[in-house]
Amino acid sequence: MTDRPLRLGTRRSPLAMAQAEEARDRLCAAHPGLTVEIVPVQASGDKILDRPLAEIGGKALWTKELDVWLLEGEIDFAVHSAKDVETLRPAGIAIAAVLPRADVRDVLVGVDSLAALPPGARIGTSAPRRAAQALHFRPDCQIVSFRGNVATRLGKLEAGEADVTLLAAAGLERLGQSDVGTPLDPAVWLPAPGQGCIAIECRPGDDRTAGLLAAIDHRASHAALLAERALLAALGGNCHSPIAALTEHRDGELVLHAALFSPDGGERVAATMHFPAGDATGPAELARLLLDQASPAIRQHFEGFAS
Ligand SMILES: NCc1[nH]cc(CCC(=O)O)c1CC(=O)O
Repeated sequence: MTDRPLRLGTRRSPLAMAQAEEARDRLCAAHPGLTVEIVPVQASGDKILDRPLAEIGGKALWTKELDVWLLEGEIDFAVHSAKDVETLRPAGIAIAAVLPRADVRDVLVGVDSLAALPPGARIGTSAPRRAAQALHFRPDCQIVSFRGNVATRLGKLEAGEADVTLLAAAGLERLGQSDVGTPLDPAVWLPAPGQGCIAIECRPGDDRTAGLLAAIDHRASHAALLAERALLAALGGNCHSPIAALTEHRDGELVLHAALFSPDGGERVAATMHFPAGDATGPAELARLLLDQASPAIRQHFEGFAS
């Protein structure tokens, strides 16, 4: 191994930096003597905060600067929240490792349960999945757009811009704020595909980096993430598509739960499928099962419904 430090690219937000540090620490523990340099970038998704992400270009805005740096060799690998990484990646970039998945749940901040909200309450979120899922349970409530990083959103809640907000337990935990909010049971409220996973991407031809990253790959988390991403790919969903999904590990198999919603939450279809890890046909069959049951109000948000 040469002594050249590895360059790790990351967004600059406090959560992204915490995730980058976790990746660096794991990598350095696995390879004593290795030096990893953290290279932060201000992502477009962090600059434009007055409009919903889905309107301004979607998840690509979280990765596009780092994608260019990675493709040009400016960095050796990039660390991302897996749920922010688009399903289709540029040629020349691939997920090389996934860190052990953190708490997958969403937490409710501001009230202990959706049922406890007063009629007409304001729910602060800009995620189509969280909005649709909340309206499914509480059609009387209103959605208030709530962009920005975790601290910004908690600040908006504090300032009274909404009565309640929804955040990922994983993000709060990584920011040292796991005491905030009430976790929602995934049996009732599913998280986003990939939530809680940290995905590490490199250039597939870069054997040195890929080899070093292989040592910190968490196989079960990686298999779950691939299953959830295969489901998204088969659905042809985008960031406007209210979709929730979660993989469980049971008896050596993967159990993939998924739900699709109409944007107003009025309609919901859900299904579960069991299959062996690494089997891409399981998620594709689940996608078909969901779309077969879906009404036009749901189906128009997915492109994967070919027949
Ligand atoms: N959408 C932003 C984002 N991307 C990843 C996380 C949390 C960490 C994770 O899900 O792994 C968050 C914050 C949130 O949804 O509360």
